[in-house]
Amino acid sequence: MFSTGGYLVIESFSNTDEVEALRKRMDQLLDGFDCSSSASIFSTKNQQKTSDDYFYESAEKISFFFEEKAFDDDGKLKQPKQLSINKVGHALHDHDPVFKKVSCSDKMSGILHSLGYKRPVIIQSMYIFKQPGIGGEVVPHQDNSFLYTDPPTCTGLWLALEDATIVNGCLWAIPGSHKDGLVRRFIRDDNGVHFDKPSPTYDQKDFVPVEVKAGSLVIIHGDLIHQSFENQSSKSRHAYSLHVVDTHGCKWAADNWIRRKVDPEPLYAS
Ligand SMILES: O=C(O)CCC(=O)C(=O)O
Ligand SMILES: [Fe+2]
Repeated sequence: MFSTGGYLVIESFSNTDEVEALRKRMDQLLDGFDCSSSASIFSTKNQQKTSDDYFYESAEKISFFFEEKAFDDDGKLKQPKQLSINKVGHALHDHDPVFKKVSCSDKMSGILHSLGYKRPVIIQSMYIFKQPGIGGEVVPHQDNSFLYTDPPTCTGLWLALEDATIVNGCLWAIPGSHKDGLVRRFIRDDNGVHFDKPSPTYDQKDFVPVEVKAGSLVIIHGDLIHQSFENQSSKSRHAYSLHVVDTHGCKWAADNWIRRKVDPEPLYAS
């Protein structure tokens, strides 16, 4: 259950056609992406690299972030761009019609309504590739650290676009960890971005794998400790991840990394 575990899997949330439509659309976006003009490596391990304008500006764009291990010693891509991108973000839901349709569907709103959202906005979207062989790890974290409101209201909606298994780097979570509250925040200031506290150390034994079929939606409480490992397999693990916050009864933190010039439209207001 969501309230006890801090996450919930909804199987067959998207049918095969919807999953294929998102994957195909991403193929097209990748085709149109000129590698040489923009490059930024994103990894949650080395936050230094994230503190550049490309990252900040991605809040209101469709931007491409490479896998750390995508480059050789000379800084050239080791494989085609299709197999080198870590993720695309953070406003696919705003700027691409295919992603927008799925993100702003009645189905999504229904879930947010049932979670008690009064005036929800999608604050970011990410297409995560978890590429075969080089798909980077995502270290243990809580989504409320990155997308803070007072009080915290972030929920992750993680849609599997391929089967996610232990072998290809599925999500792992500590069931019930959302009950222990938010441990730290990711702050943006004049010097860039940083965490306000070091990460606690987690016991890997406490994590359980969240293996799901393509089309499954994983609802992730904003305080849930979750992570994923490097994908050392030969199969990718594509997912489309949305993060939602409320804009009623809480206040968006001005020192979050996302500073939008234009306020996002709510999915509904009740
Ligand atoms: O897809 C992953 O491996 C991690 C995604 C994640 O942490 C999120 O969507 O909140
Ligand atoms: Fe997350």
